[in-house]
Parts: sequence; structure tokens; C-alpha cells
Amino acid sequence: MSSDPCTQFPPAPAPSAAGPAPRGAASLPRVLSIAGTDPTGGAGTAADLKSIVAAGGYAMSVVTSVVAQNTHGVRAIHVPPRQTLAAQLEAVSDDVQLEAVKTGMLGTVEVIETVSAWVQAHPPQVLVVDPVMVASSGDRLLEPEAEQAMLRFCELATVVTPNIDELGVLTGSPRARTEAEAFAQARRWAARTQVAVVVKTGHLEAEEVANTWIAPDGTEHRVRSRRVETTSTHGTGCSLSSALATRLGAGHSLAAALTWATGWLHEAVEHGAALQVGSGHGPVDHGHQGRRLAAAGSAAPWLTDDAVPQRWEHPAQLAAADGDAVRGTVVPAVVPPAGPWTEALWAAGSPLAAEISRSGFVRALIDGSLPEQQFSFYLAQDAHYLLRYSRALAALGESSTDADARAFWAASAQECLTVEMALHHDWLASRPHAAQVPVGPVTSAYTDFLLARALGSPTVVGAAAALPCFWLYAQVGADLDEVAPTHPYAAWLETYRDPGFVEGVAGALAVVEAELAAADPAERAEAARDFLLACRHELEFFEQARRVEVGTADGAGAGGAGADGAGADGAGAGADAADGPSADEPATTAAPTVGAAR
Ligand SMILES: Nc1ncnc2c1ncn2[C@@H]1O[C@H](COP(=O)(O)OP(=O)(O)O)[C@@H](O)[C@H]1O
Ligand SMILES: Cc1ncc(COP(=O)(O)O)c(N)n1
Repeated sequence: MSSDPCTQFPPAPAPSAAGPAPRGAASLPRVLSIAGTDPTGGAGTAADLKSIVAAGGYAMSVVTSVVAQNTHGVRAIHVPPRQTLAAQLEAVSDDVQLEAVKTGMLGTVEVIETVSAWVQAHPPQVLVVDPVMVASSGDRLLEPEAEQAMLRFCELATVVTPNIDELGVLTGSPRARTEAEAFAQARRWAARTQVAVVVKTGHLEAEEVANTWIAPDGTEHRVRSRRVETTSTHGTGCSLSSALATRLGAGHSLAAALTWATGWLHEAVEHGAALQVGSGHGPVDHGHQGRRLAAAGSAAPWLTDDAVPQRWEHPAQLAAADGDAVRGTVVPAVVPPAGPWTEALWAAGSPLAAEISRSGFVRALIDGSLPEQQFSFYLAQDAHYLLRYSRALAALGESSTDADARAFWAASAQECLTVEMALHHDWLASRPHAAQVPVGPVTSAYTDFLLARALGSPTVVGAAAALPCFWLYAQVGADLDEVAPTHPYAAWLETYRDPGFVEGVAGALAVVEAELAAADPAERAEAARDFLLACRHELEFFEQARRVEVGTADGAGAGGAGADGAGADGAGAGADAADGPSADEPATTAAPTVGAAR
């Protein structure tokens, strides 16, 4: 440690005129990033600030070095005098109580010593050290002679987050070629230093990128994530460590914090390329999840008044649900319409069908990356839905005047109950937490709407509102290629293609076509409007599960990853608890026979 007075900090709490604000009562964790800059906003302090905010913290920043860099690489590094660094650190700690500190690029021995001295004088509750050494562009961000100082600094951390190359340097081992080798290195280092390590496998080749917390006592918590084929990974390490620090600072367990940070970053990586920032290795979209959730709370009406004519006289009068006149770009329906009226309904609802296929929920369900906790929530809501949907179908059976329609709705209502029972037996029995999740607001809004139409509107209207559940569910099956038996949701995905279910869809289409043909134009228009609203309810129904915050206790199937899991400083929860079906979950259980719904 240097004896320079600039690196000698008074012990905490450092007094100032007002002194640091008292602990407790803060609505958000106050998180400090100590890092270098990136003027293109992808890495360093900029990435850290965005990540801390995204993770739910109040973000602060102390700059260690001013870096002229962009998505192609580093052009110049200026390290301000150590007095400047020390003064920044003191300005923060004299005034602000911190819940977490994250360090990134420290760069030189002098900087590391200054930060080390400050940390020792003001030990934070949570210190996440990202031992930044070399940028993804290949440029060095840590002087070679500073490596030893960095290794010593890491021993002050709550957790360190090296990438594969940095882990090798940290442990004095050759670069790990497999996850198992990386784990062995991390275990040895954690046992020796009593500091936890998050092993990140972004730099390995495998399709799965996992982040694994390895505690000093050897316990592990592994969070799986799917590799995104993209060049937009600049600043991923900065972002993960900042989000992790924030969640730990907020008091989440290590399992919950790592699960959340990994899932959030996955979405940010997935949408980074669309930002079109720079022509090299672009940044990730730190705000994607926040914007998605904000959009879910929009108060904008789902349909404008002119979306459907007052009187629907001819099939061609209907516009697409996005307001455009129906054009030739309609997504083909896997179960074909039964006549001109249902054909027009399909064309009008086609933008929503396409949106469901593109939705994060459906894509994650199909590619297997949907977190188990969100899948469990979906199952729980599905069970609530089926019970209520069955009542709506039974009501349609009672109000139908046509004998075939009556028989069809009654049989469908019955089948729905059978499917609901199978859902409990085959899927929810092994997820007792999910089985107890109450009906959510999205499910409730959809089913209240369906029941109101089935019980209080003309039969044609209730029937049209009930149709998207059949038709759009079958459509999801069209997006499926062969599902590998190792897919975590293989058995569930098969239900979308069940031939009995496809037959049921055709039956519903025939009934609705006949009802529409016989209806008067005003009722027909009402039916079209409610068909489109039900399509939108379908989209919301799928997407609601992605609004469940993984790693917290508010969703279903929290497993070992709930907020009440292992503490941040303690042992990890069981491996794979939150992000994929565990060995005893029924990933390959026989699918319930879906014949009527969802
Ligand atoms: N291509 C990718 N697809 C999905 N997630 C990624 C990808 N690249 C990085 N990540 C996420 O970012 C984390 C950190 O990335 P990594 O490249 O391992 O570290 P660093 O940025 O420190 O070099 C990974 O553990 C993973 O969660
Ligand atoms: C200031 C700063 N800190 C960290 C990184 C590493 O980020 P990456 O490895 O993604 O380039 C960077 N490029 N710049």
C-alpha cells in the first residue's frame, strides 16, 4: 500500500459538514460505480450508470480514467492525477451512504491503491469487483505491472466477476477451455481467498452462456442463458457486474440477484444490434426491458372507433387491427378460415397473430430460454384461464340455437375442464408454488371479458370473442420446427400441435362462420370488434409471464432462487433453481391432451 497521503482515507464514516446521510429508509439502493469512461456509452461508467438504473438503483460514478474509445477500440487513455480520484471518492463517501460499490477499469497500480485505501476506510456492504484487464477489442485496460495489485484488490470483494481470460490471470492458470476447467479454477481461488466468484462463459464457444456464482465453501448457483448471435456485446461485463451489485445492494439473495441480472442482460444483448450504435462491436440495449414493461402499462385504447365499421355488411369492409386496410400481407393461418367472414377476421387480426409469434414469450418458450419461473407462472395462469374459459364456452352452448353449435360448445367446455385437470396433474403437481399462484390481472381482464360476452352479448359476439383462443394458440404451433427431446419445454410445445386440438379449431371456425353469416350487420360488427380485442388479450396473456420478475418471490415456482434464498454473503441456492427445469421437474412428462383451449 502506498504511503502517499492521497491514498490515506480516514476511517468510515468520513465526517464532513453535514456528514453522510443516515442509513436506512432509502427507497432505492445507492450504488457507486468506480470505472473508466466510454464516450460511445457502451462500456465503463456509462454502461454502469444505465445498468444500475435498469436494475432499480440510484446510480453514482467516480471516474478512474478518461478513455477515448468507440465500438472499434481504444484510441487513448488519460489517467487523471490520483488526487482527483481520491477527491471524487471522498466527495461521495463524505456525503452519501452507499448500499453497493462496483469497480471496473482501474488501469494502474496507483489507481488500484487509491481505490483500495478508500474501500478499506469505508468498507461497503457489497463490493463487486469486475477485474477489467483487456477490452473485447483486444486493447489493454490494465497495465501489465498492475495485475498483482488487482489480484490483491479482488480479495476485498464480496464477489469478483472475471471473464474467462481474466479468471486465468487471477488464478495464475492457463485460459480455461471448458466451463468445468473454469469452475475448478474459480473454486480453488474462492477457497483460498474466501471471496465468491461469478464464472461467466461468454468467451467460451458453447451455445449456452451461463453465469455461475461459486461461493468460498464450494456451493454454486448456475444461471443459464442462451447465446445470442450478435456482435453487440461491448460492455456486457460492465453491465452484468453493475446490475449484480445493485440487486445485492437492494438485499436480494445472490441467487435472485444473479438470476435477475443474467435475464435482464440477455434481453439487452438480444436487442443491442437494433440500436445501430457504431459499426464495430456495438453496445447492448440497457433500456429494453424497461421500455417493454412501460409499454405494457400504456393506457392507449387497443382499438380505435373506426377500426371496425358500425355495420359490417361485406367481408372486405374490415381493416387490419393495426388500422391499415387489409392488404395482401396477411400471415397464412395454419387452420384455414371456414368461409369469407372468418377469412376477413383472420386478415384483420393478422398483425396481432404476427406480434404473438414475434413476442418475447413465444420466442423464449420455443428456443427454450424462458426462465422456469416465468413458465410456471404461465402454467398457473393457464389453469385459471381454462376454468373460466370453460364457463364461457358452456354459456355459449346454452345460448346457441343451432343444435350442432350447442353440441360443439358444450363438448369444448367439457374438454377444457379435462385439460385443466391434466394441467394440474401433469404440470402443476410438481410445482406446488405455482399451483397456489392466484389469478393475475391480465388473466382476469381476459376472462372477465370473455364471460361478459358469453353471458351478456348476442351469441355471435360471444362466439367471436372465444375464437382467438382456439385459433391463435394453434397458430403458435406453426412456428415450431422439430423440438429436440432435450428442450426444457418439449412436452408442452407438443400440445400446440395436437391433432385433436387442430380439429377443435376447425370446429370453432365452422360455428363462428355460420353465426356471422346469419347475424345482422350491427351484431356482426360487434363480433368483429370483440374478436380483435380477444386477439389482443391473447397477446397480453402470453406476454404477462415475461413481466414476472425472475429471482423474486412474486412469481410462480421460485424454487431455490426466491428473495428469501441464500444471503448474498452465504452459500448459493441449489444449482439451476430458477432458470430452467431442474432434474426432478417434468420436462418430459406426457403432455395433457389439449382438445379445446389454450
Ligand atoms: N453473445 C451473448 N449472448 C448472450 N449473452 C451474452 C453474450 N455475450 C455476453 N453475454 C452475457 O454477458 C455476460 C458477460 O460477458 P462476457 O463476455 O463473459 O464478459 P466480459 O464482457 O467481461 O468479457 C455473460 O456472462 C452473459 O451473461
Ligand atoms: C472504460 C471501459 N471499461 C471496461 C471496458 C470493457 O468492456 P468490453 O470488454 O466489453 O470492451 C471498456 N471497453 N472500457
